[in-house]
Amino acid sequence: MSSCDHNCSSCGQNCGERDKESLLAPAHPQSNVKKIIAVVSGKGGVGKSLVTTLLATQMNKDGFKTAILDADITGPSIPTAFGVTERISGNDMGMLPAVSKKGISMMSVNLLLERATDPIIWRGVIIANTVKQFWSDTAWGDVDYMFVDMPPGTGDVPLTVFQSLPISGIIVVTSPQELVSMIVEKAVNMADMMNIPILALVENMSYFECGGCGKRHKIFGDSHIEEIAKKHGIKHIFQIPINPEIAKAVDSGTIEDFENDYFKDAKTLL
Ligand SMILES: Nc1ncnc2c1ncn2[C@@H]1O[C@H](COP(=O)(O)OP(=O)(O)OP(=O)(O)O)[C@@H](O)[C@H]1O
Repeated sequence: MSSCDHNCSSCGQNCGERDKESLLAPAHPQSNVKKIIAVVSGKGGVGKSLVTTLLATQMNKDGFKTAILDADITGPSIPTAFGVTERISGNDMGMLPAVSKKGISMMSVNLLLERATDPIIWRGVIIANTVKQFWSDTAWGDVDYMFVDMPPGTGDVPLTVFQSLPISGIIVVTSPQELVSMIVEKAVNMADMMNIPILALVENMSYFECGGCGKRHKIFGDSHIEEIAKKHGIKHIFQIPINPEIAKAVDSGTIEDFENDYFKDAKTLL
């Protein structure tokens, strides 16, 4: 182990040097992932998966090797958004991620199921172990940015995932309605407790822009994103409108082709 730098988070060797206290799962020996960014929300259905796909698509377009680990085991929607239906292949060395049309690597429980409609009725500990396996047993190769679509909420499963993966930053997704509640603050506080920096706050379904007159309508009320960001010292905010074209692109598996500039500045802050 002459070249050991004692950084167990990025090393796949299960040697005696491994930090016994660490809950981090080892990386696969054929993985070299530079940055892992977790996409979280205080509750389900606010557009966490959508934000994950749009961020990954933007970074891939900007020339970075990009991957998505779909840790939302009970509601996996990443492969559908990219139109990826191939089953994951594997051998004694582990699993190989599926790859989207434009080159984004991905791992999702839906790519292992016989039928994508099969429900996942698993207890939390099994779900958390599955995510660990997606990290440790997948030969991810060289990746600049891996986005993790986290399980929704702030319970046991997201906590275990946070402790198992060497996550370097968090993006919190919310909706205008949610911002008035304490739910988003729970996600922010959880990140603080984990000592992982919050890179940005994303307000999804921020407004609807009328195609006819161009006027912006705040369907879910006024935004409070700036106040919340200020309160928690979060420097970057993004806003995504309600756009029926988004839903159409997700449903038809063509999110990579969806033209938008919502995250055009992401590369400067991730
Ligand atoms: N800004 C938007 N405009 C139009 N449709 C949207 C928008 N954001 C999300 N949707 C649609 O809303 C649905 C829910 O979004 P998504 O799956 O990203 O939420 P989620 O927070 O990941 O949910 P869960 O936590 O349950 O997995 C999807 O069908 C998605 O296409």
